[in-house]
Formats: sequence, C-alpha cells, structure tokens
Amino acid sequence: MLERIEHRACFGGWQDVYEHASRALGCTMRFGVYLPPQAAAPGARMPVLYWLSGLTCTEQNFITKAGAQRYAAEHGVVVVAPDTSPRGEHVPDADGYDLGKGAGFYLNATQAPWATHYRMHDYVVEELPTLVEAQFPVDDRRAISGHSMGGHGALVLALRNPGRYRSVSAFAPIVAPSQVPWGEKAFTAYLGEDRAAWREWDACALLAGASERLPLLVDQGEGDEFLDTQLRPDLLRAACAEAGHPLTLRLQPGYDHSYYFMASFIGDHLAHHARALQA
Ligand SMILES: N[C@@H](CCC(=O)N[C@@H](CSC=O)C(=O)NCC(=O)O)C(=O)O
Repeated sequence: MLERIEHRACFGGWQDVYEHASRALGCTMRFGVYLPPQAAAPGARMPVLYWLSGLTCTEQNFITKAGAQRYAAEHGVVVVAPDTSPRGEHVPDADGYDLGKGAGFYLNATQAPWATHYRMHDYVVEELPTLVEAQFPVDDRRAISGHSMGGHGALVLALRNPGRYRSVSAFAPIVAPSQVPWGEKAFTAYLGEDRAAWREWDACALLAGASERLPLLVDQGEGDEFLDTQLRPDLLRAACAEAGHPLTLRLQPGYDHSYYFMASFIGDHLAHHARALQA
C-alpha cells in the first residue's frame, strides 16, 4: 500500500513523497519521487536515478536542497530518493548522528540489535525498485548516486550488483569505510568485530574483484571538512588504479561537504546518468 503524502509541481513535473510499509526493514518508510514532465505522456516508460543521502538525512534533504529536478526534467529521468535508515519507535537507535536512525550505511546488518531492521541494501536494491517499477511509469533502466554515506552506498551497491545499474556516481563518498572512523564505528556495530566481513561493504576492497567495470564519476570538494579523516579519495584513486577500474575523480577547489557543493555539480551528474540511461 503506497500513500502519497506530498505532491508539488516542479519544473513542469511533480515532486512527490510516498509512504509505505517496508517488508525488508519492518517499518514504515518514506521516499521522494520526482516525475519529470515526460512521464505524463501516454505509455511513457522512464529511466530511474536512485539517490542515496548521507548521515542525518531523510528523503527531504536531497529533494529540497540539491536542485536536481531542473536537470531531471531536462533529461527525462525519474529520481527516487529514499530515507537513510529504518524508522519508528520500535527501531533500535544509538547516541550520536553516525549510528542507528539516519545512519543505515546501505548494508544488511548481521549483529543484534540491528539485524532485524537495518537491511538498507535489500531495501534499496530489491524492495524499492520492485515497488517503483510496479507503481510508476518507469522501466528497468536504473542508475545510482549519492552523497558521503550515500556515496559509499552508491559505489558499494553498484559493485555488489553487476548488471543492476547502468551508471554510478558519487559526491564526497566514504570510499573505504573499513579504514575511517565513521565506517569503523558503524561496521563494528552492524557487522561485528571480524573485519573480513567488512570487506563485502567497502568500495575500495570490492574494486579488486569486481566483475563489471562501470565507470565511476566522483566529485570531491577540496574544502570539505571531512576530506582527510573520513572520505580519503586518495584511497579510491589507488584502488581503481590497482584494479584497472575507470574513475573520473574531480577535485573541486573551495567546495565543502554541503548541499551547496552538490547543487553546483548535480547537473553534470544528471547528464552523466542520462547518457548511460538513454544509450
Ligand atoms: N556533524 C554533522 C554531520 C552530519 C552531516 O554533515 N551530514 C551530511 C552528510 S555526512 C555523511 O554522510 C548531510 O548531508 N547533512 C544534511 C544536510 O542537509 O546538509 C551534523 O550533525 O550536522
């Protein structure tokens, strides 16, 4: 059962928010859907870009701050923006913004008390697309992108699911969560102490064995407050070089970690995905 809870005209199309009961997560979830003007044509079947937001975000941050709708309308791409974790009173949480609600890390947790609800990989890769493809005028052409924790999600979900996405990009992604404080804290809680299990959810670790070489587009602000501690694009550059994986890493002078940065380059990312989705 899908309930529309927001419906706003936007660049000739519609920015909507839906609520539904998620089986994968065992809770009620919300996601944003931008339907470009082309989606209203009889018989239309549009491609979809899945956007994964970062720590502390809900479905609202991207749809209200990134300005992506203008470019989605221009290129005829539907944009789906889910929440970043399971939600609800019955869902476990933790102190701090970087674990628990708002910090699902797009993985399937294996440890108590997280394992029951924290299954964002299965939600984003399977349950949500199945729902979207049944309920909206879209087909199975999919792309994925995200920011920070969501950039980690985009890279890992694309690497773990060859053939599922036609393109991938990221803004300021956490590229090696096994090696930085945000990731070490989350992976210890969600996956346990055995670091071997972490490799399955770490983009830099997955690159060596990837069976699909989908080119990566990554934008990173040089003025990002998390650049050297949490993000480490140098590790992504090295892992891609080692694996022979195509990478366009654009270091953007002066830009920080905020949505001002993403709004400045989101048009380039929509164009990148539109080329792959419409090829
Ligand atoms: N201490 C900050 C950290 C939260 C933060 O910066 N969140 C980013 C994503 S960081 C990596 O995933 C974000 O997107 N924030 C939302 C926004 O609209 O900017 C804090 O608690 O604010």
